[in-house]
Amino acid sequence: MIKLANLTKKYGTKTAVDHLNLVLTPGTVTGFLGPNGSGKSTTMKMIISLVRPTLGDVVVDGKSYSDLPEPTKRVGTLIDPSALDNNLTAKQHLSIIATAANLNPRRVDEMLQITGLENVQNKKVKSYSLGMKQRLGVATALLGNPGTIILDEPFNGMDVDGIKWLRGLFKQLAESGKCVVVSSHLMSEIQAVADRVVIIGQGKLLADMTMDEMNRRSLSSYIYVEADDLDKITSVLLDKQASVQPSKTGLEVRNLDAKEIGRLALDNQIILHELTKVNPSLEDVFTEITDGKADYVAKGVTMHEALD
Ligand SMILES: Nc1ncnc2c1ncn2[C@@H]1O[C@H](COP(=O)(O)OP(=O)(O)OP(=O)(O)O)[C@@H](O)[C@H]1O
Repeated sequence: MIKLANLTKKYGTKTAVDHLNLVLTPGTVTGFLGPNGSGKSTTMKMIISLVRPTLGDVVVDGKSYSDLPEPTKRVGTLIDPSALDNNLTAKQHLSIIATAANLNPRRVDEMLQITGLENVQNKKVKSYSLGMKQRLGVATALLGNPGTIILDEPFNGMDVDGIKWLRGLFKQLAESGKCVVVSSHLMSEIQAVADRVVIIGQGKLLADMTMDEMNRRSLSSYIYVEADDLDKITSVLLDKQASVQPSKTGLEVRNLDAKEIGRLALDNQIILHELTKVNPSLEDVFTEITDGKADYVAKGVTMHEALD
């Protein structure tokens, strides 16, 4: 089990991770989601003491990672596949780690088999595609048979078969009682595999819910209303026991259908500008939660303007 308490990292004036409190539990695949630059990698690096927190603590199985006697047997990580030594083969890479961590050498062959790298085990990493490097990263993470596996964007560069295989592997690992944490900036990569979704934006925790709760949110359709007098229509709708929430430049209305809302607007001489039924997808829910929380947003400049 991993506990993050008030975990904070500042780079100069930039706060990459901002007072994060989380408990990552065994037997669960946790999807760690957030837009680019939201602090996912920095958080993962702080868990394994690659980055020192400015404030707060990380506790791994009751200890700081750097105080664990055999860390590779506790936490396996895939953080940056480009950090692999290009001049080593997959077999050499895994064997070096197995020897250094005093692991049974049999694990090397088992991991090559599990990750589908058996046939290329004697080829140098420099000849590998990104997907093959990711597979070697996964093999490395699993080498010590750790209780916790942390993978930063493991789906990057994976083809469809690779993605399917990874999802199956994560499920199996969680079913065998392991704590699996997988980061991604795409909801679509996580939705088929995560039991729990943690969403961060600009280093702050924005949401922490089960995948079932996230799915329920996406199934909850509503009517989006824009009108000339939002205050007036809000009070009319509330009188009819509707649930009303401000959204963008209008309102999200639940418990009343579009026909009833239209009729109420007419009766109260309110002009409607929009009346739309919305069935949000999981991606929509993710976008709504992270709206305005991305560090890197295209400013609406067209490619044509940029090239002028
Ligand atoms: N070594 C560093 N020095 C200065 N700033 C950094 C450093 N590492 C990360 N940052 C900044 O901290 C913020 C969080 O970065 P981080 O890589 O943790 O985000 P991320 O969610 O993993 O992003 P991505 O999905 O793009 O990989 C970003 O604004 C990034 O520019």
